[in-house]
Amino acid sequence: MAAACHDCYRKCGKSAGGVDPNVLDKLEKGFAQLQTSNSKSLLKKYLTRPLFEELKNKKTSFGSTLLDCIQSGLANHDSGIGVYAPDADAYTVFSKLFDPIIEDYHLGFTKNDKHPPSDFGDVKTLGNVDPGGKFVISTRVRCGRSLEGYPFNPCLTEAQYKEMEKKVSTTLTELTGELKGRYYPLTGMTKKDQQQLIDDHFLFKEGDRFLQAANACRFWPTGRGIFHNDNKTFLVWCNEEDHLRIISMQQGGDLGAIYRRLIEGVQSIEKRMKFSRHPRLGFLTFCPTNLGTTIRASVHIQVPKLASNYKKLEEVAGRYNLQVRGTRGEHTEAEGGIYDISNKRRMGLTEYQAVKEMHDGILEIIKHESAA
Ligand SMILES: Nc1ncnc2c1ncn2[C@@H]1O[C@H](COP(=O)(O)OP(=O)(O)OP(=O)(O)O)[C@@H](O)[C@H]1O
Ligand SMILES: NC(=[NH2+])NCCC[C@H](N)C(=O)O
Repeated sequence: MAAACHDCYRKCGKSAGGVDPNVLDKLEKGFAQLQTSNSKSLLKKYLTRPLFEELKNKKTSFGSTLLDCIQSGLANHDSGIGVYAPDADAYTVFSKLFDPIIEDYHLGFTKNDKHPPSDFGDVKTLGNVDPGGKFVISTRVRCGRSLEGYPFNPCLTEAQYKEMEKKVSTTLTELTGELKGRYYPLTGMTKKDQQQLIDDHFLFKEGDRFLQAANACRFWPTGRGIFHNDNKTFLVWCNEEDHLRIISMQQGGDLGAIYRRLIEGVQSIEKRMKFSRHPRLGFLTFCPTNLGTTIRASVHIQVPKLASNYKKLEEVAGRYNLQVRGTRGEHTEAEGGIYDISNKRRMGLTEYQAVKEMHDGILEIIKHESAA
């Protein structure tokens, strides 16, 4: 029997009952195209024909279908992953697709594993990854959070976006000390200011085709915005990919200081708002790559000798469970030889271990560069 639709989904047009024939048609066509493509996505790797048949008629309690989960990967064959969870229930209803993708991306977190409790660890043990200031340009640690009681982007109504932005901005303006700052809604921000914030690596980009195809940019720019302190070392994104992205960053390699600020920020916000946490998956996020700790700790780094052979740089980074991105983040190229290197996995380890993984790996990469 088809699950009944959640109230708000009727408002956003999702029907109760079986999967719509139009949706099934799109699924069939998109699946056939993906099969014959040379896509390297985890979606293509794990969505076999028998699994497709098993999942194509399922719906979550929010009315979301398999198409809602995979449409980004169907539209973008160059996706690395290709799936998003339109709502928290999708991780359960479509678990036969999400579980192997999670296991692959998070380097062995199996469907029988349980994400450990949150533990930020002993921050005193983390220092500067590049005390000589020769390699690391800047360091950033971010995490994602979802507000309890709200689904993810594709299922949010315009009214919910506005309500969430109000809650988030009001809460953030209560922060004090180093975290004290202001919320800047995207609505009304000049294009020049927006572009400057993007160019300076503080703000999310606009028009991400992976998110757009996932139906995650509806009502844009309503409900989206950025909070930051005066120094722009503590920032919170509202309603881009996740409800909240909490970020600590600064020039240089002082990971310890940056991580301490992140913890202080997260804990101050957690005192004031309730976030969705799953008993097995940890903190819940829209993309399965961001579950668990949700932590991505990165450096912007110049390692010209290693990077003269990009394949080699990726291979060395991979040895330490690190991922290499371009200067403007995911799906971008390196500019001026600056790479973004971060911990890849976020599940099956604590927050401290995720950050430590980046810390230790970067020390090794610097060793390789110095010896090259
Ligand atoms: N160490 C860093 N120093 C300065 N800027 C950084 C650093 N790491 C990431 N950034 C910037 O953060 C912005 C967002 O990057 P990106 O979208 O790749 O990652 P993210 O915010 O962690 O989220 P996601 O992994 O979901 O894409 C980009 O402008 C990127 O250049
Ligand atoms: N921001 C993210 N969630 N990144 C991970 C995946 C991004 C995109 N959907 C892909 O598959 O390539």
